[in-house]
Amino acid sequence: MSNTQTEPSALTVARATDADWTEIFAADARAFLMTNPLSEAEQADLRAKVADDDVVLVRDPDGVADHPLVGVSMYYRMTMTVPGGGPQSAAGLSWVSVAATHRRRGILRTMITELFDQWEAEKQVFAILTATEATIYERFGFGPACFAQNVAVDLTAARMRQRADRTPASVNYATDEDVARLVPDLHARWTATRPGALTRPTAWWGQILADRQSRRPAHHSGLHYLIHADGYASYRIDQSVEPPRAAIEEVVAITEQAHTDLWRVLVGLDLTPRATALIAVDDPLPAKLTNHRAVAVTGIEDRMWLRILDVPRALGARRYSGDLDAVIEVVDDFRGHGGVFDMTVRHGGAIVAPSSAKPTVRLDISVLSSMFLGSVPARTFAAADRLWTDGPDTLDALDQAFATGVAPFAGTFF
Ligand SMILES: CC(=O)SCCNC(=O)CCNC(=O)[C@H](O)C(C)(C)COP(=O)(O)OP(=O)(O)OC[C@H]1O[C@@H](n2cnc3c(N)ncnc32)[C@H](O)[C@@H]1OP(=O)(O)O
Repeated sequence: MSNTQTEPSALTVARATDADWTEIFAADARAFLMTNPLSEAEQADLRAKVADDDVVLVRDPDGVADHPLVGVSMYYRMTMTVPGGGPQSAAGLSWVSVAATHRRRGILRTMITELFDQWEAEKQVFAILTATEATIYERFGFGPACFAQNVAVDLTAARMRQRADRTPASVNYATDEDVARLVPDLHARWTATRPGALTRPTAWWGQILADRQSRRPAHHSGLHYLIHADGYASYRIDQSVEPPRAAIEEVVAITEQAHTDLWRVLVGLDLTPRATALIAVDDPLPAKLTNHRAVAVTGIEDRMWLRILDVPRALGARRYSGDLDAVIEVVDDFRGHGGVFDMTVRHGGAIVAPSSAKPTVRLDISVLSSMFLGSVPARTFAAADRLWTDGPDTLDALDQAFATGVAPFAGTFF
């Protein structure tokens, strides 16, 4: 994967070296419309998270400027929880940008092809990303696989229901030292409880805990942390509105009790009539309040996209909620790694192998990737004519098998 010539444009594709980073930061600042380029501390944060060999660069030898950098893509080596199956490695595509002078000439496709070559050589099973636009990545086999809901909580109306048989466990504000000591471990414990949850390596925590002024939204305070034995919450005070509101960044609860206890403190914040938060689509907060209308859903976002790179290994990695006997035809126009597979599920485990039998299910790899973590049921894609089955019984069995007890939630945007 050293310097190669791409035909017919003669653009060069290479991996990053130390000398490239000033240009990388300038190119990404332009592409992502940053008003301020990343500070030196933020540049160091990013470089701690990615190896130079995992950064693909495209240059134009024929530019007016000397070999201008016209394309950047990189990926993080991440870990994602699959339903019932624990953590799995995933290649986290990020910071993808093409110079405005060179768009729609196939540079994104060139960079993604280069990365797929690498991931397949490394025998990676999953690629993931967070997307700026919803219409770019399906052609490469990605499907939206984790959704989350934006909520506005009316703190003047929100009261937790009291349960006489429960004594609230203690929740405290934490010092910076407590946060550094306790929060990464609490987050790691939480990732085991949710499909789609992304583990944060040590290098990621440095940036999160630093809570640099330059990374805060305008007119927002630093993070306040609330700590519980089985979870934590963090929020800022958003002074861009009058009266100020609480912008809740995270409520990470390993147990239902921790969720209740943390939210009891959050809905009790005085002097701010409103809080905003991004929560899982099955978050039980409204049901825990005396007035469920205090929580208004203001939007649903796709937070993480998934791409299955190896169908048998991916399907074999998770647990299932019902028996299944299906012959699945997967279409993979981008990489040609689809095919027909026998899929048998018993006692929650799947055996998946190439097959020459007549398919009973047909779907695109992007649809299978969207279904994989349990966020979109098969019947939704069948209704949209994007999944075919040989009859309603197969569709029901597919739906039952892929269903998960809890909705997937990635928890980390990258
Ligand atoms: C994972 C992440 O990092 S998400 C961040 C993505 N980056 C950004 O949004 C930064 C600003 N935008 C850009 O830098 C560029 O416009 C990019 C990266 C989105 C696209 O780069 P380009 O080199 O222009 O894309 P390229 O020409 O390779 O197009 C590949 C395919 O995607 C399609 N495509 C490209 N951009 C878009 C778009 N914004 N919306 C819909 N389709 C798109 C093209 O039509 C093409 O389709 P085809 O090959 O099936 O005919």
